[in-house]
Amino acid sequence: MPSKSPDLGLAMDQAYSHYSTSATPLLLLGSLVTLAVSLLVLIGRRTNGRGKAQLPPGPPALLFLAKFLALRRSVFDLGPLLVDLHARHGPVVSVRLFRTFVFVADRKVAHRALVQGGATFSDRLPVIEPSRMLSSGGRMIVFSPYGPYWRLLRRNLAMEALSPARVADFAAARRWACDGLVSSLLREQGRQGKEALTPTVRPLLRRAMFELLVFMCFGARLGREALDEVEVLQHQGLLSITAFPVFAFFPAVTKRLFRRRWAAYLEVRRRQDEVFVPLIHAKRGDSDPPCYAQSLLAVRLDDDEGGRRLTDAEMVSLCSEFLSAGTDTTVTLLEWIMAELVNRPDVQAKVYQEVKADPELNDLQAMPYLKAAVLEGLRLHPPGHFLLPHGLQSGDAEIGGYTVPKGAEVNFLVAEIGRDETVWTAARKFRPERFLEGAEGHDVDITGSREIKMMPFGAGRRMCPGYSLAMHHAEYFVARMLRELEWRPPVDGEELDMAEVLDFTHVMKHPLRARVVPRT
Ligand code: HEM
Repeated sequence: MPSKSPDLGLAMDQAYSHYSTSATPLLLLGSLVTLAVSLLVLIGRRTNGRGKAQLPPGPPALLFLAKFLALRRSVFDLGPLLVDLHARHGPVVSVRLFRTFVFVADRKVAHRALVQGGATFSDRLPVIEPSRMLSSGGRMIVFSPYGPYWRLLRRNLAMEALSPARVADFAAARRWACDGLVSSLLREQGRQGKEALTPTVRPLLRRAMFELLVFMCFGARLGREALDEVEVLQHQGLLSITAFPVFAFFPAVTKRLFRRRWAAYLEVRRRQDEVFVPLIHAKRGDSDPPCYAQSLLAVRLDDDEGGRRLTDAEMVSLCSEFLSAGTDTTVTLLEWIMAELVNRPDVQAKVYQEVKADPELNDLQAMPYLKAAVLEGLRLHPPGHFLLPHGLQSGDAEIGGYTVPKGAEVNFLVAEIGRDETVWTAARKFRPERFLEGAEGHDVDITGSREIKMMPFGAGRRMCPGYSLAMHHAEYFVARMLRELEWRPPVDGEELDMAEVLDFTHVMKHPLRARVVPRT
């Protein structure tokens, strides 16, 4: 693992240990929330009593809240609880807390809502702390309401940083990133002795992907220490999203109750500004491909914002979004794929045969097994088990025959949809063959425009704009790791444990370790 920046690491550790050992603030907070929720539930019951439109079914709020508080995690970590609710109540369920939360577990309902429903479910709700502060008041694409700012910045990202032409411009950078990855895998293994395990693969994957994205973002290669620090900063920012959202409730009070935790978040932002602003404004060589920061410097906002340029704070947030969105997701996917390939040496051998036939990796499109392995990784192990919450801002709407009230938050069970036994044979098994010609998954529409069979990147207007870059990175990295190395389990004949756990994404609970053997 890259070492943490000492001061910041200490600050965060202190903040978290304070959080977990000091029961008083939590009890206080719990009481406040319970009181507020009880009132809201009472008010809500009366509204229903007057015969208003029918909400999706769901459990009593207090029961749900008790379980939620017991877990002390974010809504992202409610997978098992929700699977249980869907089994009881059907494909669309709702929970009424301080707002209505709706969860959809059915692919057809998801398609109607996200794709056929146009912009109805394309909004986000106002962003809460600390994401609000870390995103300069919600000025990242991901948090922006459906409107002109979101449209402009999303188009800029797609055209200026993620277009096929731009992705082609960065071929040399992908090569050096993978050269570095392969040598670090071999170096680490060498350090442990020939027959020993390699150290965990994830930090090495993350470093390679992160360095590549930093280069795509700022057009600069940072030194090791700077990369270490920025990587830690980014990860801490991300974890704040999935941590228990204490600052969502009475922020003026909770910022005081959890002041060390709040101070640690402020420190993350302060260091991001300090490090990113010079990188954004740095002079760049003519020979380097245009980077994302350069495109942000050229953006002019719409007339309703006075046609102004982006502020430094906005650009820092957008660069931070670019690095976070593209790193952890793709690294998580790669770790799962490589682990599955360790468990399935037959599939590994088939992908290797394709790669061997085109060692320069000129045409990844002509490698059906490689593409199938990546798609199967995305189906079975989507890095996010949910989408980012969609908000309903403009008015009530219909979903699966129920009414969703204005102000509700709607989400979709991505992992469950990809593992639906009515669509996929032996859905919980890693079988890339299902994506080959003539099989059930051949020609699957990963964007979900025609129909949804899996939705690792979402669907509709808020769908991940980075999906083609992510797929290309995944294919290229897998191809390179197999071209140079054979991947074997730590102990011959033993299967790896594929249990999941939530980090920011759903990662391997027991991080991948494997013996990598150079191909002769
Ligand atoms: C395997 C890799 C990736 C996965 C699984 C993934 C998945 C997702 C998902 C599920 C969403 C939410 C969609 C929704 O709310 O409906 C999303 C949003 C987003 N992703 Fe990705 N993503 C990946 C890689 C990337 C990359 C490489 C970038 C850019 C460098 C990126 C940029 C974004 C942005 C900016 C959004 C917000 C879109 C919006 O709100 O309009 N992602 N991604």
